[in-house]
Amino acid sequence: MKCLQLIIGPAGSGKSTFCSVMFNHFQSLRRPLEIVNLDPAAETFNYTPSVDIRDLISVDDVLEDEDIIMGPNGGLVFCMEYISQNMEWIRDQLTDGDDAYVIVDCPGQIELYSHLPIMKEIVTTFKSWDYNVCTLFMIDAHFVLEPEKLIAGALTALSSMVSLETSAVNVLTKMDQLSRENRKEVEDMLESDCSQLVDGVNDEPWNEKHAALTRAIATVLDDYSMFRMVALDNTDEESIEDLLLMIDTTIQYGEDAEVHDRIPEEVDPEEE
Ligand SMILES: Nc1nc2c(ncn2[C@@H]2O[C@H](COP(=O)(O)OP(=O)(O)OP(=O)(O)O)[C@@H](O)[C@H]2O)c(=O)[nH]1
Ligand SMILES: [Mg+2]
Repeated sequence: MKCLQLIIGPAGSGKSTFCSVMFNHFQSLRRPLEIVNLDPAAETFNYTPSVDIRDLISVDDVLEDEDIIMGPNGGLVFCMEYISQNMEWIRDQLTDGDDAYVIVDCPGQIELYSHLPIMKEIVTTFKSWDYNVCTLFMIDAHFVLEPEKLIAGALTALSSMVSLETSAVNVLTKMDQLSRENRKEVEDMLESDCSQLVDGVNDEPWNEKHAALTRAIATVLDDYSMFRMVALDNTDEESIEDLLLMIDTTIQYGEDAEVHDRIPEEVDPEEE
């Protein structure tokens, strides 16, 4: 079964860092992994990509082209449209075997996931090549230290999930940077129902309508159990392992293992 993690989220939320954490973790497990840098404006990252989209097109190429007059954001959208029409270029460089595991490091411009059809087209192409896709939405933990902000973050992530039509896990990044107190607050929030969280928030009389809306949204999130957010401390190996297990379960990694499981001479690295 081919698996694919699509790493999305706002600018600076920690997408490329997450990819390098996974790159190192997979190496230590001796699990094969291919990373695609899909960000045509990327400058540096700390992993070795199997496919680097900048070899096909970069935002700088577009900005330097005298026939195309665009600013940096338009330039990025232009690049992404070009990529969505040239997906075979990516496929040619992937092993694309039955047990391929691919992580795709995406750009951070939120419009790519909110209303433009481009990312959906890219996901649809991967699905048509039989990849099981799980979207990972990165959220900087610093921005969700209050319940309303956590709910707002969940809604942004949810809107991407709805528009991309894939399973999803939302990841709170940069947990290592929080104070012990803030860390505890975030962990407690993740253990509570959304409705519990917003109880008593903003109950000043002039905020009544706003509080009612927040409560209604919280109830919807609870009712549909769609609010799955995991805190990641990437300095803690156990935290990385737990998250990967959750992603693998979501993506259904290894569910077809018994089909082509264990040719006798093959040794599972974990059992060595
Ligand atoms: N301490 C700490 N720093 C982090 C973590 N994740 C990201 N950072 C830092 O946050 C900054 C942005 O991280 P990136 O991984 O480049 O974020 P990105 O989402 O790829 O950013 P764009 O590609 O520009 O959208 C960098 O300085 C990272 O070193 C984390 O878990 N812990
Ligand atoms: Mg990045």
